[in-house]
Amino acid sequence: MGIGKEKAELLEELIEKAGGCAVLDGGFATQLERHGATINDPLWSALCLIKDPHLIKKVHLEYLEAGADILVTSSYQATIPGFLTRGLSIEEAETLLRRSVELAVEARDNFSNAIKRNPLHIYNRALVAASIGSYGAYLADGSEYSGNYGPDVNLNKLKDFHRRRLQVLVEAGADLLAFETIPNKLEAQAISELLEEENVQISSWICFSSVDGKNAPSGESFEECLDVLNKSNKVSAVGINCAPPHFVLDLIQKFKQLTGKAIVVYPNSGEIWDGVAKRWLPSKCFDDEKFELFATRWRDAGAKLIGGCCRTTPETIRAISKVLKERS
Ligand SMILES: C[S+](C)CC[C@H](N)C(=O)O
Ligand SMILES: N[C@@H](CCS)C(=O)O
Ligand SMILES: [Zn+2]
Repeated sequence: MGIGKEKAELLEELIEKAGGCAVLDGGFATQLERHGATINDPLWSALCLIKDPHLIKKVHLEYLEAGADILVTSSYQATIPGFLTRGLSIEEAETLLRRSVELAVEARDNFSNAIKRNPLHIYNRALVAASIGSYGAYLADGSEYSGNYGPDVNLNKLKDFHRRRLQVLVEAGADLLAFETIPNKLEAQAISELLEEENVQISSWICFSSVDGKNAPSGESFEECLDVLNKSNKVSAVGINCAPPHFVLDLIQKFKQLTGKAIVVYPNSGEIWDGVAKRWLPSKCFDDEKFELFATRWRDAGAKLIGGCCRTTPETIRAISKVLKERS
């Protein structure tokens, strides 16, 4: 795809500028809900692209102010088929996907003039990572935490599912692609083949969820899952998102043995998603102080990108940013 070659270097440059470990944002949908958005819907956080794009930009700005070096866009559960079921046309669906990138780019660009910058924090010019949720996220049945896509889903079906959205998000000007909550090896393979087929020139990270702290949700080992990604020079970073924080340290150590790629971790708060009731169930939960403590351990263990996922907030990111970036 026709993208400037230099964009491929942006992620590496940011990590270096951030002193070896850059800060991601936190739970995007979570912060929308804290502002009163109702997202109990098959489109989940992507509903706001239709209903309240201003709120999306506000949340991005809040994460920038908290110290995020990377914004993850509102496109996790935004898909063309998903929008079509709401009566939108293909053109309208693609416009919304592009808008998800534009809103983050606008927030990033406006932030340079913002008055709320904290003088104690070091701010880098943030990158915009276009979120690409797994097929399970689109299914909206919680299968991003099981990897159980049923017998009808094969490699080509997953590639076809991801292809057009990926093209639109790249063309919209994202700095990188963030594949999130991938639950099985088949989808990891589909993504890495697609990045090759589409000759994507921007960096990508591919993150898996985990429900046992050892394997991908499908039960396949991370060794198998990473094996397929290690062969791709289109994949810059691999890691874990939306799994409980207490799994992360062991998984960083495991990933270090399985890959030479940069490691990215952004766990949720420890609560567990009930895909049927569509709500978070209380579980072993971690507060922002705990994230502050964990973040240094994750960095020392070798993570190059650290943030939060669902049920974490700008306060969580402020705590992580403070400990990883505050001037001494
Ligand atoms: C990361 S999960 C909490 C997103 C929502 C899920 N795909 C669903 O629609 O139920
Ligand atoms: N980035 C996503 C969550 C992934 S689990 C969102 O909050 O919309
Ligand atoms: Zn999440």
